[in-house]
Amino acid sequence: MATKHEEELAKRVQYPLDPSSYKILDEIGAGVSAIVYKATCVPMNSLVAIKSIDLDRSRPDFDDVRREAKTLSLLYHHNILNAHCCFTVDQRLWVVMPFMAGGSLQSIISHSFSDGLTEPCIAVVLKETLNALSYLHGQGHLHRDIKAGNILVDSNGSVKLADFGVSASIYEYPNSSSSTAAPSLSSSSSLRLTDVAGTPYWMAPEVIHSHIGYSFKADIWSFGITALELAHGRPPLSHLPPSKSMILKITKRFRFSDLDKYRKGHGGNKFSKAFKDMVASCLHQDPSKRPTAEKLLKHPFFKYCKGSEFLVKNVLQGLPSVEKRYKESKIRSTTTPNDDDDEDEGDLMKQQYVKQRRISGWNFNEDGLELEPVFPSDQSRENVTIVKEVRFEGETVIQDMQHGELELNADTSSNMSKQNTNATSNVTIVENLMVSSIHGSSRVVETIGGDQGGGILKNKEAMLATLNVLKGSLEQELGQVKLMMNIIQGEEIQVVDSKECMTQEISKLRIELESERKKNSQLELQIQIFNLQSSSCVD
Ligand SMILES: Nc1ncnc2c1ncn2[C@@H]1O[C@H](COP(=O)(O)OP(=O)(O)OP(=O)(O)O)[C@@H](O)[C@H]1O
Repeated sequence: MATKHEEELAKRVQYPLDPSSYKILDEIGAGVSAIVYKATCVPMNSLVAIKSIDLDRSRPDFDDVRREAKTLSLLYHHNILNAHCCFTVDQRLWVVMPFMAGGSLQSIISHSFSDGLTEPCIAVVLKETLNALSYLHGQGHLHRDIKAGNILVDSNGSVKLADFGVSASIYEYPNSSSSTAAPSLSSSSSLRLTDVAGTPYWMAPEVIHSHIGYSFKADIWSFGITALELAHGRPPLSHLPPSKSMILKITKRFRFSDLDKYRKGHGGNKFSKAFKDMVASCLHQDPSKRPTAEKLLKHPFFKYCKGSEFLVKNVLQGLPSVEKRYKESKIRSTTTPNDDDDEDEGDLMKQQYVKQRRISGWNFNEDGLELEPVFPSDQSRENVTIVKEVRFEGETVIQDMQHGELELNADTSSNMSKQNTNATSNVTIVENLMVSSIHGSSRVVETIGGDQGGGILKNKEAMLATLNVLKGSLEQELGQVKLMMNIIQGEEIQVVDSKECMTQEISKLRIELESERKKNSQLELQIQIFNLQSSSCVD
């Protein structure tokens, strides 16, 4: 006998698989390689949203797209947005899905609630999202990209979780130790994924530090961050470039106690104890201490939760349509005044700005870890000064990349004995220095501040402390890599059948080890550079 789930799947209507059956009405959103349109499905006479993904520009993401389609075709829940169908149109993949007239919660808050939603509204959105998560985890899936940008709302106030581009099923990961067992929430501690996926500000520390493995509880962390995003209009640490916020979490410096400080700077104690407690439980550094989605649903914060009509009345009423909001955000981004005198740099900055504005859901450039998402209302970038160039002995050592991020020219930096800053009108006071620790990037990310003189001296101690924490963390990783290599090499004789597999593993670890070494020497180099800088300041 067919289960209810199978019946629901069988009831699905087949949408046409040719583009001529759809009439594009408007553009309603855009990501890095996708544009979302509002359209009509002519034969069905129904409104749809079409996500058109440029396959040329997103070839590395193609697996994600396939995974998203596969994941969605097997799931059925009223809080999950299923695609109607997908097919290719020239170089693009069209994903046809139900049109959710309110758009994403991110687009709603960035347009009309830049200081965040009220608690009763947050409770409705989060409860519906939790229903979806609880179902998803029960089916053995992680979403891995929970954030307001992926929570959509319809005109009747119904809330759905979308965007399964980076979601993962334990069945697809042979490495996960519970891949043969029936997935359940109680098995969450044994399921371990290791690839970095998601969007930085929402990522759990164990996802960022992915070699230790992560599980369903990573979604719970992101859920907690999403709660803060809905409450404040932006996620914590989003004033920092993504790479820096990652490092802060990796070094475990972002704790829930930081949240209180963060809150004090953002409107004081306006939240209930139940809300704070619920968020705190999601943001435990230790994943095993975070509640399951099922348990969270029973949290007192959701006890008196209102229904979807409450969202209609308090959030959707008076809200411009998703297409209008999108158009307005585009206009705002292209008309943002550019104060920079330098025309080329101005153009570049403007492009970056537009690029950021066009990014929905807080995407970032994985290669460079460069982009800092900006809400339309967030015009101020006061604490950021742009460094054009730092030269030493006629060679460019540091060159401006974009807002607050600098790149060290590796070839010349080793020759550097004394830095000579060509700071022009801009100021080059380094407050903090971070080395990106994912994907072996050798970039140096700096936050630069505003005063001209003794900043380096003043901040030297803090900077060295930060660098030492990072160095310690990298050394720890190096130790773990070495240990794993020893274990694998030691077991090689006993496990003859898996020899090839182990050889691959070892070469992977070697690459990782090499990259850690590079990062370590980069850090040491930076410590030296700044020691030199500070001593030259004293001189
Ligand atoms: N089914 C839908 N109905 C209505 N609006 C939608 C729908 N899907 C997406 N949108 C709108 O389009 C915007 C961009 O969506 P989309 O999720 O495709 O971007 P993206 O490139 O995938 O970004 P990310 O990868 O960060 O999620 C959303 O913020 C939302 O407002």
